[in-house]
Amino acid sequence: MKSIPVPLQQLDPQLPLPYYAHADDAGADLVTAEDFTLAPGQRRMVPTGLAVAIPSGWVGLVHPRSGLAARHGISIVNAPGTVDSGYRGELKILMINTDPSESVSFTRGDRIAQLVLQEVAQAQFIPVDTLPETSRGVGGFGSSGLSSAPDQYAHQR
Ligand SMILES: O=c1ccn([C@H]2C[C@H](O)[C@@H](COP(=O)(O)OP(=O)(O)OP(=O)(O)O)O2)c(=O)[nH]1
Ligand SMILES: [Mg+2]
Repeated sequence: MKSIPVPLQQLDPQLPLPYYAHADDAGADLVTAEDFTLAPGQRRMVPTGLAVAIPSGWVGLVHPRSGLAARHGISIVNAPGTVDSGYRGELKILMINTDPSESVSFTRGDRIAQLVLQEVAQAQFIPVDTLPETSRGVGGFGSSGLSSAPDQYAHQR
């Protein structure tokens, strides 16, 4: 896998560095710098004790952890959060408890989200009168239906 250096400032040196649980994982786990409890429906801006310098041409995406989502309904309000390469502030995570009845508690050091690095390009927006034609056209928002997919090779027979 491609690997790039990311300068990182430990604002809270007792906390572990972001951590890839397995060799080929896309996301490095981020931990909470504080204890907190989320009541049903509650959201909270959670500090990570970290500041990073994402390289120019890359973005940091803050994704939820699926285990917390499956077990407790815990997610991230703005998932995936966008960490711009120019951002030098503390990485914060907008956690939310979507469970209708159970509160969920976290202890400082618990892994609450994961940071995925991706290469990005900026668009040069070019106003035009008409856009290039496609088979999809303006169809969207469920236009292709729900039932099993049509035979995608039918047109080749
Ligand atoms: O989950 C997140 C999302 C963003 N940020 C930081 C890094 C990012 O570069 C900055 C701004 O984020 P974004 O552009 O999503 O927020 P905005 O509401 O557009 O604020 P701004 O006007 O500062 O861009 O906040 C985080 O720490 N965590
Ligand atoms: Mg912004």
